[in-house]
Amino acid sequence: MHVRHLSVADFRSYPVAELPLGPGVTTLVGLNGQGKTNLAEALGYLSTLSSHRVATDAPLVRFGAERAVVRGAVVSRGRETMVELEITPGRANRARLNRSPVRAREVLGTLRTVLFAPEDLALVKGDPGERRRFLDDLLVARQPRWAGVRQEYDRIVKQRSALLKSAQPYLARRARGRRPRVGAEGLDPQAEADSALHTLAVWDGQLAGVGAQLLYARLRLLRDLGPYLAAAYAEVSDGQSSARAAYRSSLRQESAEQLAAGAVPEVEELREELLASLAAVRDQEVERGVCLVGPHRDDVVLSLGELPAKGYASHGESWSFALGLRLAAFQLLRTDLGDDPVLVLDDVFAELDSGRRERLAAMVADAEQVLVTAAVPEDVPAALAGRTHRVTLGSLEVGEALEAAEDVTAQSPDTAESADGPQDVEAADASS
Ligand SMILES: Nc1ncnc2c1ncn2[C@@H]1O[C@H](COP(=O)(O)OP(=O)(O)OP(=O)(O)O)[C@@H](O)[C@H]1O
Repeated sequence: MHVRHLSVADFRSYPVAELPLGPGVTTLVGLNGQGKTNLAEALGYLSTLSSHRVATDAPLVRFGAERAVVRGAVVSRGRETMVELEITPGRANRARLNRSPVRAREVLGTLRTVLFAPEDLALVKGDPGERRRFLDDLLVARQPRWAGVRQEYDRIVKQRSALLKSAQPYLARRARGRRPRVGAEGLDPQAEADSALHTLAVWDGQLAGVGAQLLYARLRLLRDLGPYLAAAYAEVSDGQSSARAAYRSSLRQESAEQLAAGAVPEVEELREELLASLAAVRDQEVERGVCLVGPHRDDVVLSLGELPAKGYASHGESWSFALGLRLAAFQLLRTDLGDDPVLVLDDVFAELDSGRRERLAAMVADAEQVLVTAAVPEDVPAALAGRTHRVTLGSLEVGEALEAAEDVTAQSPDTAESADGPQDVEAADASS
């Protein structure tokens, strides 16, 4: 698939910007802080409904504006779909597909991207949450229905944690064999503790049910990803070491070898294990008032040769490992869907030595569409020569090689149509 045109309005530093795109490589060049990543981020947002840089929507909206609009014309298997998102901080996104309003989640799957950016170093060096998010985002890119399962699981964990916290004074004293204190509101402490335990059992069932599905999906995904990861890392690093990923859950640790052998347990088995683990940690959970077991506590253990990557790998190795994970995701989606996701390489070449740059360029040169951002054009390997657009202070100077793409834009009424979105191209100044 590829994006034929990207428009943004009041997104980050851009009052408006129109970016004609097409199959092949497009490079955005410009000095630091000019707005290159902002455009890469907009593309990623259209695909995942989230930013690779921030957890909330507020920074995405241009300072002083109320909402941002991002719109993309996506071509997949010869069919074009117009995807449009209106981002208003604190409110649910409004979405349109081919101009018809839809729920934002229905947009997922229309545009698939694999975005590699400096923030990805956290995949190797950061907290487990970074690696969980990597897996879950990839699950959703593979099959959008996992967005719903993930959301449901988060809701269950949140409610169960709130219950543990609120019932903690009653339950913890009872667990220690003492009589619960009379509540400040004069509530009967025994009745409160009984009721909390009853409700907790209901949440246990829900957590185990939905958690087992998520766990099963993650284990299968990691099993499928393993060979691509090993191959991608070997290629990027010129065979210096073998990269592997194993799943560490609060229930069990699946080694890369077990995963490769296809030993993913069935959902029902995982559900029963989760229920048993919840029962085993009940006293600890009650004591601490937090939810201690489930996929939200899990991690992916990355290793290079015999050593764990985290804490041992060099900066360059960590960087290459993160790149290997993204390239593996690209290959997995390509094979699964029979349609290339759009590959976004945001500011990545400056970090790689010349050998790794050239090998990366060779690996991605046949992708249907690649968007590259770079502060220094010379950092981009010659094998990725394509169209170049210059980005200056929140505005976009469309490169000369784009005449063909501009012709397509002129034929399409979609990109000119806008209620409150973008209208014009190049010369929008951030200060206007
Ligand atoms: N919500 C916002 N409103 C206005 N300006 C913003 C907003 N968010 C970010 N910016 C501005 O956007 C600019 C950063 O843009 P971006 O991250 O795309 O830069 P870049 O060209 O990729 O730079 P680098 O080469 O350093 O990575 C900064 O000047 C920042 O102040």
